[in-house]
Amino acid sequence: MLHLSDDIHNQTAAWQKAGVTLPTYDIEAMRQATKRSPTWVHFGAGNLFRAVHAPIAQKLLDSGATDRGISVVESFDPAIIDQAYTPFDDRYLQVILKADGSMKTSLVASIAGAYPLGEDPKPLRDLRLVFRNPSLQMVTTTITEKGYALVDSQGRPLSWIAPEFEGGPDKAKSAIAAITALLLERYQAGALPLALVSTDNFSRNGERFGQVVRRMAEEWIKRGLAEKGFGDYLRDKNKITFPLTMIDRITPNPDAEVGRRLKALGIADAEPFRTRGGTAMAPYANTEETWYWVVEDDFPAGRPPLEKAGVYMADKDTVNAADQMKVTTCLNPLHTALAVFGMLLGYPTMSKTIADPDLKALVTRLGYVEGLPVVEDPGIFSPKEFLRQVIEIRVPNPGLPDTPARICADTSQKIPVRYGITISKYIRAKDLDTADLEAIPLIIAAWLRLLIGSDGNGTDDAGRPVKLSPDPRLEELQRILVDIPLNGSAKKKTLTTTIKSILADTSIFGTNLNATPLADKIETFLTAMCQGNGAVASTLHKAASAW
Ligand SMILES: NC(=O)c1ccc[n+]([C@@H]2O[C@H](COP(=O)([O-])OP(=O)(O)OC[C@H]3O[C@@H](n4cnc5c(N)ncnc54)[C@H](O)[C@@H]3O)[C@@H](O)[C@H]2O)c1
Ligand SMILES: O=P(O)(O)OC[C@@H](O)[C@@H](O)[C@H](O)[C@H](O)CO
Repeated sequence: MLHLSDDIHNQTAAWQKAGVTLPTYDIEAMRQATKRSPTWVHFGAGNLFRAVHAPIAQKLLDSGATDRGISVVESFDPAIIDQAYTPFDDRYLQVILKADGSMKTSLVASIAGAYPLGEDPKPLRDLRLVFRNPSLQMVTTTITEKGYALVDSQGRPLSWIAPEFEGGPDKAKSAIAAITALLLERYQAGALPLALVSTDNFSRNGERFGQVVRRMAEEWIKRGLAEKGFGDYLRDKNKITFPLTMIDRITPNPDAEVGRRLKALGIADAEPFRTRGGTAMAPYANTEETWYWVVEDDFPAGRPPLEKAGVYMADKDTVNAADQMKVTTCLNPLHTALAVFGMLLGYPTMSKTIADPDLKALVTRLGYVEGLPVVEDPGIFSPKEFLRQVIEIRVPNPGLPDTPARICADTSQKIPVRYGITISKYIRAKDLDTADLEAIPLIIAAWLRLLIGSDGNGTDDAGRPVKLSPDPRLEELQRILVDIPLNGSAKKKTLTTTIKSILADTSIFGTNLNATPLADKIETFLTAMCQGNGAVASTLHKAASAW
C-alpha cells in the first residue's frame, strides 16, 4: 500500500500505476528555500486551501516559476494540523471529480511548513520569525465568513474577542487577532510591506478584512498595547494592502466513497474523519474541475507569479464585479436555495436537489430573472455563461458528493451577502421593483420553515426532525420560531407577529424587510409551508409552475 509520507520519488512507478500525478520539484529543497525566505503564508488549513491554493503553489513549483512553497497556519482548529497534516508529512491528494465519474488525482507537496496555533507556544514563535522576514509577500486566508466577526449585532465585542481587545497581542487566539499580532511583529521589524488577501466568500472581502484588522489594532493602541505608528502602518497603502478577491471551486467535505476508490487503487492514506475540533478532513481533498481565482493586483511586497498558474490578476473594479456576480447572484445564492430546500425535502446531495424540476425552476428564476438584472459584467467572463454552467453542469455533476448540510452551515451569516445585496440593489434601483422578487422571499420563507423545531433540530417537509447545520444564530432564531404550528393551524396574522423581529434584523438581511413588499410575501409563503406534511413541496410547486 502507498503512504503519503513515504519517499515518493522511490515509488514513482507505483504511484503512477495508481493514476496519481507526482510533484516534479525537489520537496526538501523547496522546504529549505521557504524556511530561508518565505513568500506565502496561508491561514485556514481546511479543504478549500487544499483544493485551490496549495495546488497553485504546486503548479508554480512544477514549472520552475518559483522555488518556494506555502507556510500554512491554523488558529481555529489546530487539530487539523495534528491530524490531517503532520501524520502525512504535510502532503495530501487533490482529487478532481469529473462529471463522467472519473477522477484525476495529484499528490500535493507544496506545503513547506504547518503551524498549529494551540497550547504549544513554539509554532507562534516560529511564525513571528516568518513575519519578520523581508521576503514575505502575501498572506491568504480561508477562515469562513464568521472568522472576520469581532462584534455582535449591537456592536458589543464577541465573548471570545473581548479578552483579545483587552489583553493585546499576547492574548491573540482568533485568526484576526493572530494576524494583527504578527503584523505588529512585521511593523516592529522595520514596517515591512505585505499584502493580506482574503479568499473567503463575501463581497468586498478585502475591505472587510482590512477593517477588522485595523479595528483590532486600534483597540490595542488605545490601551497602550501597541504603538500609535502601528495604526499608521496599517493604513499606509504602500505598506499594507487588502486586495479584493473572488474565489470559486465547489469543494465538498471529503467523501467516504472517494476514500474507498483511493484505497482500491492501493493508497493506504484514504480515511475521512472529523478532527478533534470538528472539521471534516481526510488525507485527500475532493473538488470539481472548474475553478476561478480573481485577485486585485495590489501587492506592495511583490508576489508569486500567480497568473502563470491560471489566476486572473485584475483591477479592483473587475474583481469586485466578478465577486458580486459569483457570491451575490450567480452561484452562492443558488447554492443556499437548493441546500435549504434540499434539507426540507430530504435530498442527500446537491446534484439530486437540482434534478428536481421545481428546484431547477427556482434557481433558474433566481439567477436569470432576479439576479442578472443587478449584475455588472466583469468583462473577463460572461455572467450569463457562468450562470448556465452553474445550473447545467457544475451543480448537477453527479460525481461531486456535495451535500445540502455543508452549504447550510452558518446560513444566517451568508444571507446578507447571498440575498441582502440583491435586495438592497432592487430597493435603490429606479428601474427595478422589489415587489417583482418572488424566488428570494420564497427561499427566505423556506429557511425559516426549516428552522422550526428545537435543540438544533429543524423539521423537514415530512414532519420529521432534521439535524440542522451549525449556525451562530440558530438557538436564538429557533427560540423565536418554535411555537409556529406545522399541522395546518398556522395563521398568517399570528405568524406575521412572530417573525417580525427576524425580518427587521438588518444584520441578517441588510435591510429591515418589514419596510419592503418582501415581508408580506415571506409571511404568505411561510404560512403556506406550515400547512402540514408536503406543504413545502406544494408551495414550491405552485410558485414554480407560475414562472
Ligand atoms: N468549500 C468551498 O466550496 C469554497 C469555495 C469558495 C470559497 N470558500 C470559502 O472558504 C471558506 C472555508 O471553506 P473550506 O471548504 O476550507 O471549509 P473547511 O470546513 O474545510 O475549513 C474551514 C476552515 O476555516 C477555519 N475556520 C472555521 N471557523 C473559523 C473561525 N471562526 N475563525 C477562524 N477560522 C475558522 C477552519 O479552522 C478551517 O481551517 C468558506 O467559508 C468560504 O468562505 C469555500
Ligand atoms: O463555503 P461557504 O460555507 O461560504 O458556502 C458554501 C458553498 O456555497 C460554497 O462553499 C461554494 O461551494 C463555493 O462558494 C463555490 O465556489
